[in-house]
Amino acid sequence: MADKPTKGLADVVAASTALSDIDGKAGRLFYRGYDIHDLAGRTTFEETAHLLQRGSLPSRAQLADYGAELVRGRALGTLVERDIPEIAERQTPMEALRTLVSLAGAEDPDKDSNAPEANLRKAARLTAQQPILVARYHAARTGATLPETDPELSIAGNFLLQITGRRPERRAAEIFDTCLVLHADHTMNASTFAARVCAATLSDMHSAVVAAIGTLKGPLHGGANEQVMRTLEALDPRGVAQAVRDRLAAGEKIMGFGHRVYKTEDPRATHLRRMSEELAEASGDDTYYRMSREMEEVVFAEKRLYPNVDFYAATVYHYLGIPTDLFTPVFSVSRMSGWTAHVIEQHADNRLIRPDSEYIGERDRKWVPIGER
Ligand SMILES: CC(=O)SCCNC(=O)CCNC(=O)[C@H](O)C(C)(C)COP(=O)(O)OP(=O)(O)OC[C@H]1O[C@@H](n2cnc3c(N)ncnc32)[C@H](O)[C@@H]1OP(=O)(O)O
Ligand SMILES: O=C([O-])CC(=O)C(=O)O
Repeated sequence: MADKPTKGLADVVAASTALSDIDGKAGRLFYRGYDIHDLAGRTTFEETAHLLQRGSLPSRAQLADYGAELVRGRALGTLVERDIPEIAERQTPMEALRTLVSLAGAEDPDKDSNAPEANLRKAARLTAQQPILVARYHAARTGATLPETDPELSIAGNFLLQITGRRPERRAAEIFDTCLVLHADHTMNASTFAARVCAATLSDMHSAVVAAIGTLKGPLHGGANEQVMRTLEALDPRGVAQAVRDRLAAGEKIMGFGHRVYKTEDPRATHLRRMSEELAEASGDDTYYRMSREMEEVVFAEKRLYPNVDFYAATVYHYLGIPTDLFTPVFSVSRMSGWTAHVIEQHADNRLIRPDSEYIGERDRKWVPIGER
């Protein structure tokens, strides 16, 4: 008989990885050995994606080559181009991304190969295409003319340009770039685990990241950032503390709080809180930031829970002018770099992921013919 399962696989070590590491007690996060506090604000998202997918922080020459590959990789295939308008009409943003990335897989030039060089190329293309897919989806549903990408701007800057229709201020692009760095990878989170389970059957990278997108979408994972903003919008700024206490007393979860691994402050939340404050001040209306601080105090006082990465990401994206229903797609823009790196790592040293289960159903039942049931 199988052992008792650990509900939710808490504390179960399900894979070996050289990509990221968390110290949940100390509230520390590392990408390939670099402390997130050293990377945030100093390393671009493109450098971070190179670090995760190709193993090192790039030299200037390596970054120029990788950057050129990302620019070439933005081009979408004809199937995707053709179907964006209809998908934008019928599907919510995360559903649309799940569909569009799946379609992109059907016309990827390396679609039939899991070879290491093919996976590296696919990882760059998927990372380059994800922000374009979000922007194209948004333009299709709003009827806006999509601004051309600007060769002077980074992935972060071009994303803000294409979503808001305005060339971003330098500081706004820097802040958004830092957000992308902070969300890039996070050990065996649910969506990454889903990607690795899929990849471990020796399925292809696009299938694995489609599984990951579907998993990120849920409100207990990446979907929480959108729910945080919806909560802030629904609350009366003068009644935040009481409303949060009432929700907790009613047994509701407050989105953006709590974490499976961190038992102290999520180190990414430290940066996001600071950036939210900066943008709130610059916007001239810090209501949502002040409400967030109040929520944080009440949730801590009542439950001893800390904000996770999704909590202050919500107000940062809001102040940057990103529509609320694109917050989780933004998470996927960043996490694509990590998912693809995990697929590369899984394929490089693979074994089928197939855990056991504890049977809790009935036994020794007697079969009866259909007419006698
Ligand atoms: C990028 C990310 O995925 S970060 C996480 C994003 N998700 C959210 O913000 C959703 C809200 N948070 C949660 O649902 C959880 O804290 C999770 C899913 C993140 C972690 O879940 P788990 O490790 O399984 O913890 P679990 O849900 O069992 O919570 C443990 C206890 O804390 C309580 N709790 C946990 N999070 C919250 C919360 N946000 N609000 C209120 N209570 C909470 C639970 O009700 C539970 O209480 P109980 O023991 O009295 O039943
Ligand atoms: O690690 C987790 O469980 C969730 C998380 O914070 C992430 O994916 O960034």
